[in-house]
Amino acid sequence: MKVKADPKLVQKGLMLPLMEAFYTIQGEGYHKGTAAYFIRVGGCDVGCHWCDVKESWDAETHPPTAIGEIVEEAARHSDTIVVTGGEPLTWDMGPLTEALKEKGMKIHIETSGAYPMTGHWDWVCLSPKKNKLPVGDIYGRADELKVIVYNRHDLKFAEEQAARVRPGCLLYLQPEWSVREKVTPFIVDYVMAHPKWRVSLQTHKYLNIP
Ligand SMILES: C[S@@+](CC[C@H](N)C(=O)[O-])C[C@H]1O[C@@H](n2cnc3c(N)ncnc32)[C@H](O)[C@@H]1O
Ligand SMILES: Nc1nc2[nH]cc(C(=O)O)c2c(=O)[nH]1
Ligand code: SF4
Ligand SMILES: [Mg+2]
Repeated sequence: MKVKADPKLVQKGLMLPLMEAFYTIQGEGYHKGTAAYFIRVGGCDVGCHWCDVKESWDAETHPPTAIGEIVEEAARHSDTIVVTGGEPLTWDMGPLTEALKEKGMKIHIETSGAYPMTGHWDWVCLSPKKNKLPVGDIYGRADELKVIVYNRHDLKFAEEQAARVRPGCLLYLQPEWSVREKVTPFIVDYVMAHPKWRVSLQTHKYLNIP
């Protein structure tokens, strides 16, 4: 049954501005290479100049969608779900993640941490951004820290962010796609010199998949 769009339902996280949802291979970080269903929620005001999904930013351009509909479709594809965006923590992730949990799914999030953490997560990928730093206790809840490297200064930022996560949180440096040829060599050198870090590549882009 289609549920009528209502701003109050969006506020409560019962409907979400859904940009797209697709079954693919997780391209990045610890789970790269494994199949997962991605739910991309619209809305982000962090403003990374190199963001590869700027079309996600304006929530108004993405239809408010009932979480029941989102979950029903997800369940047809995979038992591993990646919630991304836009910035998913713009919205209350409680209802969506509860509904996914009821179906017994493993739920991962890709987030900048710029807004307080809501929802129940089996895996938290924190990708902090200088222009809107993570808030609250998300550093203590991240399973992986994934810092995007656009220039050398980002390595310093990466170390500052690594000092804030819990021991055991995996540490990744990921080349910003448009400058990958320039930055990958110095990321490689950096990881060899500082082996607590790992390299993460956007492998889906090399595989030509979503
Ligand atoms: C599009 S964001 C959406 C989730 C959330 N807003 C965030 O930034 O974590 C998903 C992931 O892609 C990364 N990303 C975005 N644009 C990128 C680019 N041009 N090159 C490399 N990684 C990028 C983000 O840092 C984040 O880890
Ligand atoms: N295949 C694939 N893996 C991804 N990992 C994180 C992504 C994201 O945009 O959040 C992403 C994405 O857009 N596609
Ligand atoms: S926080 Fe994420 S979605 Fe928002 S602009 Fe940055 S990379 Fe893009
Ligand atoms: Mg992506």
